[in-house]
Amino acid sequence: MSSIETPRGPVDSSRVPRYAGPATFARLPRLDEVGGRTEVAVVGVPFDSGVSYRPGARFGGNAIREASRLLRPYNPAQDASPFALAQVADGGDIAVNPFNINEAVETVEAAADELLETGARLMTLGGDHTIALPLLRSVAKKHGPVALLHFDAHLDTWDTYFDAEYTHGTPFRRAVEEGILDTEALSHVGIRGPLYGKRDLDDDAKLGFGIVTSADVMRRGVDEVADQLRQRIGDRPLYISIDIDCLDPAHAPGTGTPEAGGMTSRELLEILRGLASCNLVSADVVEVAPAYDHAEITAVAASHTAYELTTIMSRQIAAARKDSEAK
Ligand SMILES: N=C(N)NCCCC(=O)O
Ligand SMILES: [Zn+2]
Ligand SMILES: [Zn+2]
Repeated sequence: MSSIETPRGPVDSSRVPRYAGPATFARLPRLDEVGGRTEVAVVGVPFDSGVSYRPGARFGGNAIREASRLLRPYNPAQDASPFALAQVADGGDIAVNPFNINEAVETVEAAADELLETGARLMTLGGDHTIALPLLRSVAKKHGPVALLHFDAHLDTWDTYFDAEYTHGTPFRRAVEEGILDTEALSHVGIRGPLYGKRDLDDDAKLGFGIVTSADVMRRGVDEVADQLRQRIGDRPLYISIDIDCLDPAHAPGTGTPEAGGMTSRELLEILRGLASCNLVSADVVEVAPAYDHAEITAVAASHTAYELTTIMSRQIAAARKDSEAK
């Protein structure tokens, strides 16, 4: 997008009630309303055939969109108006086959390829954690192996379930095996809860991951954790994958594999804000299962999480544009 074009922003909630009309993320225009080109594409991934426990994350994207109606255009925590700094648009949902996981994984990868090729960064909403693998494949095709910051109660580096390789508990082992992650810069944040055995941790460490547990976040505080993560990431292209179950079930009851003792939504948002200088190329917010939600607690947390992530992307897009204009 050239710098003279002004991004088309959200519907003005002082003129059209925010509860009126179909929900796009943050009431932003649809991709087709901005000529099919955008700098940040927000896309839903209605897929949950990879889950090991409660299903329902296929409905996560639309629940997040509904909860995002109350987002406002200025983000004081990052002193930025994300939708004025860059074009952000809602690209709708990727139509994935619920009956064939292998095909679904291919479809997500192809759809992500198409969007990334236009130069957009991707912010995906919903789905189970299986989808992180095809999204990472696509991002790695463009940027090479990327740094990964993974917020989750779970490691998701297990090998197989029922002999299946593509599940929501296995995407990051597959990604390391495929060489699409920069193994110098892999971190999990929010880890807690029972494992199958100590070996899970040994295997995870061998793959290259560092772990910040939810108790570490509580003891060390968000600023120190964000500093440490920033140092590990450096200026590498970064993918952030957020499993909403990184939050405590009190902050995110609407999810498929809840674990007690998690982070607060305030902690998650603050850590993300501490990463605003990182080169965030794409991100996902997964595992939002609205059937178990109450009062949109989970969907609201997820919508604010996606808002912080899109703010980071928009700020960087605007800064890069300014740099290139100065040259
Ligand atoms: N990715 C999520 N949410 N959960 C993985 C849990 C895998 C298990 O059932 O052990
Ligand atoms: Zn999880
Ligand atoms: Zn997960």
